[in-house]
Amino acid sequence: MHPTHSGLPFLKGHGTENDFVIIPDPDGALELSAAMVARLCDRRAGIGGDGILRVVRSAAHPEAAAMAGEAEWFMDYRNADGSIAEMCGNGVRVFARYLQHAGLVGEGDLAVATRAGVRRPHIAKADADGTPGRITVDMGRATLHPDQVEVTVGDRRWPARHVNMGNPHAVAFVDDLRHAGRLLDAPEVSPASVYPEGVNVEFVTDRGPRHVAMRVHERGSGETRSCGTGACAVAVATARRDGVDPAVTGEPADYTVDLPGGRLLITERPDGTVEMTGPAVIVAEGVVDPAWLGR
Ligand SMILES: N[C@@H](CCC[C@H](N)C(=O)O)C(=O)O
Repeated sequence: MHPTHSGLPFLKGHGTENDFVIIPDPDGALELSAAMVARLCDRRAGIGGDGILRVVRSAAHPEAAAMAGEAEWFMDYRNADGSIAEMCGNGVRVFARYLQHAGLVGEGDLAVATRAGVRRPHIAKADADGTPGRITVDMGRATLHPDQVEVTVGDRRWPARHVNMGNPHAVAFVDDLRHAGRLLDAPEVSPASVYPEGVNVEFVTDRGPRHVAMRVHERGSGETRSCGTGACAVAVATARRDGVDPAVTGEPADYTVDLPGGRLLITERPDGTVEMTGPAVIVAEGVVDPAWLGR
């Protein structure tokens, strides 16, 4: 990492309390090591966050240069432990909000390059009282795999659906979210060979018609207050469990997903793509002390 002598500028933001340290790095000049990501995300000794959103011009990043014609900005997402993930649903809304906050985009449609491909947020108009408009994102296609997966926590085990939203998920339906326990450790998912890159695990319970609640243990971050890709995976797995398939009916399926940190609205369209709507908030801006960075 080569911050300026005056420190490293950052912002802090969240989407349904899935919180991120945002690092503007338009020219892709920073070398952001896994160790530095983990230090920045440390809630006691660092800034604190479930992950990092590095904001880089697509043209300036080797993983995104091919998308530069479609999406000017690349979301370089890192989990709190420093690992790299393909996509972050709450993160992409917060990323869009940052671009708007920085005056780099306005309300309306935009495109963001991610490791899972281009994602398309739409920033709604602010309310009359100035509350920033919600952000709807075209999250691309959900892939439901036929694998038989099982999730175990302590002496409880559940069958789970393997869903890919650009990143991997195991969705388990439970009678009571408390049955997932404290989630201090990653739940066991078997067979492990289904997820060679690790997995995000969602626990889901019904709240009403097309309305569920979930908790999530995220790969690389632990239990978080929300996961956007997880909510999309949950909505699609719940629809199939309910016998609902928009590709068959030709009708979009809307699901409300409650998470500890807030509510996300998910629509699966007949073409198999998934849309997610939720809030995104910039909380603070600051500069990381260059002396701390150098230590
Ligand atoms: N919180 C995110 C997902 C972040 C990445 C995930 N932990 C992974 O490793 O795949 C979301 O809102 O989607």
